[in-house]
Amino acid sequence: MPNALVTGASGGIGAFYADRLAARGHDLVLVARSTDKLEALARDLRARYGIQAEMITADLTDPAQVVRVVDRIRSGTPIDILINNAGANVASSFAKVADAELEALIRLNVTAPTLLTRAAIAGMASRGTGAIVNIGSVIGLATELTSGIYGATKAYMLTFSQSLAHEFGPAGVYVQAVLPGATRTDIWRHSGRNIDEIDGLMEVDDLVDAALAGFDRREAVTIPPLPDVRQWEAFEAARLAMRPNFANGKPAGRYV
Ligand SMILES: NC(=O)C1=CN([C@@H]2O[C@H](COP(=O)(O)OP(=O)(O)OC[C@H]3O[C@@H](n4cnc5c(N)ncnc54)[C@H](OP(=O)(O)O)[C@@H]3O)[C@@H](O)[C@H]2O)C=CC1
Ligand SMILES: CC(=O)[C@H](N)C(=O)O
Repeated sequence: MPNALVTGASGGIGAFYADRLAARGHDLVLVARSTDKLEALARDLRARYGIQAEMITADLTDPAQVVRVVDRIRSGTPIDILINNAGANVASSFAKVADAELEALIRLNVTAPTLLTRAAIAGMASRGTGAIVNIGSVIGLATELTSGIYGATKAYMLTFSQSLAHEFGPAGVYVQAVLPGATRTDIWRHSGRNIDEIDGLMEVDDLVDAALAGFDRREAVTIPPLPDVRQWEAFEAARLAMRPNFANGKPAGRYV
């Protein structure tokens, strides 16, 4: 059974991914900062599902600690499924947030998944099989719904996934972007929001089970809360319809 590495496995969406993948028989590498929570989860999953569970305590905003995870991906038992889930938002508005907090958010939400993917994908391509799952957000499509760069980091997870799928799909690597809507996890408290004020919250087990249904269907983009998939398909079709019109040697008529 393929091995899976889940970042942000100590709670929220990542812990449910770990549970569901263990139930499917996958051995796991669990990554987060909270060693005690990872240990408790690993013990529980080993006992309930008889799988192997390694842990890496790492703060993915710290480049040196990201390297430790990269080294594990490159040198241990091959990772066949990478779930880039760890992520956060900030509590302050864009005008007030400290530069260091913004940089840390970009390192966690963008740089770490990029580097972990690069470490994993070459092996997957050479084995002709593997899967990368990138957890974005509907906010990546509706950036006006929140302040600051969170939406932009999540838009990256979508376009990064599409680019990887184009490049590595032919080599047998499946890439899925998952775009959750508001989901009942601690991310809201961590980013200074009162969860009781959030409308339309999805329960985390429903979110992860829907994302895995999309995974099993090999969907490129899975948007669990979107009732009518034709809306996403129309959006993609409109994007692709523009593509032939980008290769013009001169400005469009409206600019001259
Ligand atoms: N909940 C929601 O409404 C939505 C969430 N998402 C996305 O889902 C993903 C998971 O979020 P969710 O489960 O809700 O959030 P939680 O805050 O519940 O969990 C975040 C996980 O990431 C880990 N993490 C946070 N910071 C770091 C860090 N610096 N280094 C390593 N690990 C870290 C946390 O563990 P630890 O603290 O132990 O490090 C925890 O395991 C995120 O990418 C988020 O953007 C997308 C749309 C909606
Ligand atoms: C805005 C948020 O912080 C939320 N996690 C989301 O992606 O919807």
